[in-house]
Amino acid sequence: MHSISLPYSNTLNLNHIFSPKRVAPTPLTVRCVYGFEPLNKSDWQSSCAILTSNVVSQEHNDGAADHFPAVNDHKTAFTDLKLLPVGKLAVGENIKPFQPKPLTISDLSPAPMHGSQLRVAYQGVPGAYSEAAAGKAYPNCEAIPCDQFDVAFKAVELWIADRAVLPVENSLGGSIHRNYDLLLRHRLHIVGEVQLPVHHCLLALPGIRKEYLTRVISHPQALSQCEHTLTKLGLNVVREAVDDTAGAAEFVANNSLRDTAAIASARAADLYGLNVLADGIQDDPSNVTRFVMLAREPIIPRTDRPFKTSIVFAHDKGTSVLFKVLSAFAFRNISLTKIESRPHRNRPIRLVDDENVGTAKHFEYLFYVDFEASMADVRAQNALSEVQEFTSFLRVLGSYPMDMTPWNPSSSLPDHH
Ligand SMILES: O=C(O)C(=O)C[C@]1(C(=O)O)C=C[C@@H](O)C=C1
Repeated sequence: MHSISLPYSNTLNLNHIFSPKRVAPTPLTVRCVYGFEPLNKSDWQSSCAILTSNVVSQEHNDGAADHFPAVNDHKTAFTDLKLLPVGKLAVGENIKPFQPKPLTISDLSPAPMHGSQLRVAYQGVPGAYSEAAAGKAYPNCEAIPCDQFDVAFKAVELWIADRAVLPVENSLGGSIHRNYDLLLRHRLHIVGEVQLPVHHCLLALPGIRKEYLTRVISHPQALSQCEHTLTKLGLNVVREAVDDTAGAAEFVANNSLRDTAAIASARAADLYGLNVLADGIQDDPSNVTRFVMLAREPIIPRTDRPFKTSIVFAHDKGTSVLFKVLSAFAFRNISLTKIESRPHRNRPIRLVDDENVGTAKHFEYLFYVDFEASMADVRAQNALSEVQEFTSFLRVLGSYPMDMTPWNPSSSLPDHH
C-alpha cells in the first residue's frame, strides 16, 4: 500500500529554518513513492487525498489560512471532488462540516497561495546549499526541506509549496542527472535560475583534530568537489556519500561521532554545533552550483533582459539528428550554454538489422539543451519550429531570466545566512 506522510504537524516557520541553533524542521518525506513508474490511478488518488487532508489540518491548526487549496494542477489527477477530505474540522467549540471555498480570481494569481510568504521546497535539511539557493532565488521565502528531489517536485504539484529550487549542475562535479530525469517526468516549468558559489568546510565535533578522523561523509557532489583537497590535507579517510551536506553535519552531531567529519557549509556548523576544521576545501575557489526554480505555471517570456530557454528533445533515428538541431541555433547566432544527454528510458535501445552483418544495438538518448534567448524572441521561435521538424519529441522546459548577479565567489551565501 502506498502512502504519503507529512511528519511535521505545523506549517514550517521561517524563523525555525533561518535562525541558528533552533530545532530544525523535519524534511518532507514521501514513503513508498513510485520508483520509475507512476502509481496506479487509485493509489495515486488516495495518496493525494491523504496528503491534502494533512495540508488542510495543518492550516487549520495554525489558524492562519482561511482558504483551502481546493484546486490542484489539472495534470496531477486531482480533479475528483469526492477526494476532498470528508472529515470534520474543529472550529472553537463547534464541530463544523468542512466546506471547501469556491475559487476566487486571487487564487489563480502566481503569487503565494498561503499567506504572504512564498513557500519554496528544496532537497536537504536546514544548512544545505539548496536552502541557501532558495533564499537567494526568493529572499524572505519560507524554505521547506524535503528528503528527496522527487518530494520537492511533488510538493509544488500538490500545492504544498509554491516553488521548488533544485540543483542541476556544478562547475566541478557536473550535472545532477537525477533532476534532469525528474524534469521530464514531472510537469513543472523552469521559471528562473540561480548560481550559488559553494564554499565547503570540513566539520567535526568540538575538540576533534584531523588526526583522529577515519571517515568523511557528505553529499556525493560535495565529496567530488573536494576530492583533491582532502588528499592534500593528508586525510587518509574513507569517503562516504549521504543525502545532503547539512544532513551529514547533523548526523555527525546527533551521533557524537568522534572519528567522522562532514563536508558542509559554515552555516551547517553553526546549526549543528560543529567546529570548522578546514575552510574553503573545494578544489576550485570559484566552485558554483546552478539551481533552477520550478513552478506549476510558466512565466511570460520577455526580451527586455537576458533570458535563457531550456528544451529537451529526442528523435527516432537517434544521434544523427543532433547536428541538424544544433545548426538551427548556430544559423541564428543563438549561443548554447549547456547540452546534456540522458538515456531514453521509454525506448533505451534501437535495433538496426543488417542481413549480412547482424544487428547493431544503438543506445537512445534524450538531449537537454539550454540556449541564450527568450521564447519571446522571434529567432528562438524560428529555431524551435525548425527543431520540431527534425525531432520526434520536443518540450520547452522553460524560458526564464538568466542569473546576472555580479561575480563574487568569496561570498558564498546570501546575507541572511
Ligand atoms: O547537499 C547540499 O547541501 C545540497 O544542497 C545539494 C548539492 C548538490 O546536489 O549538488 C548542492 C550544492 C553543492 O553542489 C553540493 C550539494
